[in-house]
Parts: sequence; C-alpha cells; structure tokens
Amino acid sequence: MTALDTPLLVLDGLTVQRGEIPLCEEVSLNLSAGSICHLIGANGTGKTTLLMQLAGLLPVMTGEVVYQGAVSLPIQPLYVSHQLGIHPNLTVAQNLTFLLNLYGITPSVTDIDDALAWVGLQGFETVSSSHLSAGQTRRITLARLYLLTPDITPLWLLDEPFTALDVDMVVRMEDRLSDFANAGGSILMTSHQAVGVANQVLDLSNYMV
Ligand SMILES: Nc1ncnc2c1ncn2[C@@H]1O[C@H](COP(=O)(O)OP(=O)(O)OP(=O)(O)O)[C@@H](O)[C@H]1O
Repeated sequence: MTALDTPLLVLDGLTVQRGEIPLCEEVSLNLSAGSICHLIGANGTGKTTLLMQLAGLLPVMTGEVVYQGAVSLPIQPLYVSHQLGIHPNLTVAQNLTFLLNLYGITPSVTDIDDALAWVGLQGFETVSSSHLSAGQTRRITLARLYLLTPDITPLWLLDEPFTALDVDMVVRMEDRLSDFANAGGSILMTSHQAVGVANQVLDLSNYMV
C-alpha cells in the first residue's frame, strides 16, 4: 500500500457519546482522498456529537480514530459548526480574518475580497456582522472554504453547511466541495437535504444503541 492509498481517516468501533451516555456504538468508516461522505440519521442520533468528537471538542472514550495513518486526536481538521461562531461586534472582514487565522492563514485584502465575493458578500467588508441575515451570517463562515486547500486542511468536518442558504449558494458550495475533493481533500458532512456531490454515506441510524 502506498502513502496515497492510506485512508485519511479511519474510524474503528467508535462509540458516539455525550458524557456518560452512548448514542451509537461500533461506528466504522474509511475516508480517503476524494471522499465526500454524507453523514445522515434522524434528529438526535448523534451526528453533531460525532463531528465534535473528531474535532477534539468531545472525548472519544471507546474505539479508535486513525488519522493519516497515526492514532491521534485531536486531528486538527477544519470544523465548521452549525453554531456559527461569528462575533457580532466584528465586521464581516474581521470575522473572516479571525476564522482564517485559526488555521495559520494571514489573508491579504485581496484574499478577503475574493472570498467574500465568492459567497456574494462583496461590499459587506466593513459592515457589522450583527447587521446580517441568517443566510448572510452563514456565508461568512463558509467564505473560508474558498481559501482552504487540502495542503492546509486535508479534512473538512461540516455540520449542516447548507442550512439557511439559497439554492444558488448551495450549488456554488457543492462545486467547491467537489473541487476540494478532486484536489485530494476529504469531507464528512451533515445535511438534512440531499448532497448531490456525496460519493459515500454514513447512516448513524444503523449504529444506535
Ligand atoms: N449540549 C448538550 N448537552 C447534553 N446533551 C446534548 C447536548 N446537545 C445534544 N445533546 C444530546 O445528544 C444527542 C445527540 O445530539 P446531536 O446534536 O449530536 O444529534 P444530531 O444527530 O446532530 O441531531 P440533529 O439532526 O437534530 O442536528 C441528543 O439526543 C441530545 O439529547
């Protein structure tokens, strides 16, 4: 097996767990370069919990997470929470800059302009984030995807990235997810709507306790 064949992320016998309460058991998954995996399951199954465990925000008590061939957590993926993490006292450009700084990127003015234009927020750079609609606020959090490549963050964990987006923006997002996967990235994402670009599905309903 070559390095390229090594799965980016392997979950083996993982328990999805909130505190002492197991939600799903024996969850297994192989994500390789180019995988876009749609994480599905009814409300409350544990989808967000699993993403938070992989992001290192909740502990993994049982099972193994192998990332890039090594047993290691936290794995420092890109994690886009459905709780947006946008500071209302910062401008749109300041919030995006902060989100990129988290991944070691110091964006130029052109980077910020291009990323905001990609999500349709051109002209909003100096607007207070508290003045935006729900969909516009979500677009700030997604604008960072425009600048993040597999070299920087090979794994994207996206929790309901399409919520509150209009149809055009969903299409643009799907194109970006495809481009990222074609460039060698992997994505594990939740969505209560169909994800046309997904090439894998993990249904947590099959693992409920
Ligand atoms: N902050 C919390 N504190 C304690 N328990 C929680 C918390 N958030 C969720 N839970 C519990 O964990 C379980 C899994 O929640 P989680 O958010 O992972 O589900 P989900 O599959 O993402 O649901 P949804 O589709 O509604 O977003 C829920 O049944 C809920 O009772």
